[in-house]
Amino acid sequence: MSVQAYITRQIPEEGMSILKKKLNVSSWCSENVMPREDLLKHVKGMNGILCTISDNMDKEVLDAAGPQLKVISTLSVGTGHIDVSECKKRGIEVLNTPDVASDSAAEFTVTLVLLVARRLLEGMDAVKNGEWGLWKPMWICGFEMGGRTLGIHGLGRVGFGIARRLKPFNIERIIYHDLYHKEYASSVGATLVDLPTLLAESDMLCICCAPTPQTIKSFNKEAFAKMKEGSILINTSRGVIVDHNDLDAALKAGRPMAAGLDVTDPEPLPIDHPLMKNPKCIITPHQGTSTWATRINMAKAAASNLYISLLEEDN
Ligand SMILES: O=C(O)[C@H](O)CO
Repeated sequence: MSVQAYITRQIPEEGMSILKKKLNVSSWCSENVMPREDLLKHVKGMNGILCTISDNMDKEVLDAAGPQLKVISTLSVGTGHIDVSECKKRGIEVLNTPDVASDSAAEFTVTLVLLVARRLLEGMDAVKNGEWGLWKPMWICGFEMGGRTLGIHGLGRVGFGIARRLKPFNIERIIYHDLYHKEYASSVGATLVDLPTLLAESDMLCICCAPTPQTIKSFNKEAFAKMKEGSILINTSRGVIVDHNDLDAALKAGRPMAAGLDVTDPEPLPIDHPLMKNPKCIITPHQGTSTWATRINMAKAAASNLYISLLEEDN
């Protein structure tokens, strides 16, 4: 039997070549998201689909594909774009790429922490806008990591990677809040705390937990009011965890002092959203895992997941 797979995006060749070995593969030949009507048309009759986080793999797509669909492999850690419970009901396997992106995501989060703490964007803007005069002792002063408390919301692979990387910056204390992962805490000397303590005691608070009913919009007006004075908030997980209107108001009120977001809700954040103009907020376009090495490894992992799963099915 010829096993059919559809790839919804142009991905690195290292991934494609795995798929081309034994599968009958077709793909959307662009890096841009597929128009919905094309997605619905092209998945018809496929045994496997390789998708990305910007393809909404809902019931309509599963129906359009048909009952022979056995696997959805996503080139991502997150699976929020896939109707996983519907897939389960239909016996469709959902596979992601959890291990290969953690280092680049952690490294990027550390970059944002330093960038926000040292007010880099304000400095760069001042240079470009001609506001750079002769040196002034108290101009654009930020804060150093030494002696500070790092708070991690979600000490999984990415949270652990952040803690491990920032620890040598003479961090005084690492605290974390996580209902599931406890396995990494001892190797970075992190102390488990409840959410109110995490909010009240973190100087740099990094959100790297998964979006769940408990965490979605949990960073809201009430949470911001509990944050430590002078603290910064970084979100590289998923935008839905933070209420962006509340964050804009909280930044204007001074608590947190500044924020760095690599993820927003929605993505992209509308250009006229007040956070876009808030000088206390740095927003990057979901580029936490965007390195060549990680992208190639993600493509290889997603392709192998699809390939192995479909060939097992076929034998
Ligand atoms: O889920 C993921 O893998 C990231 O958000 C995109 O790389």
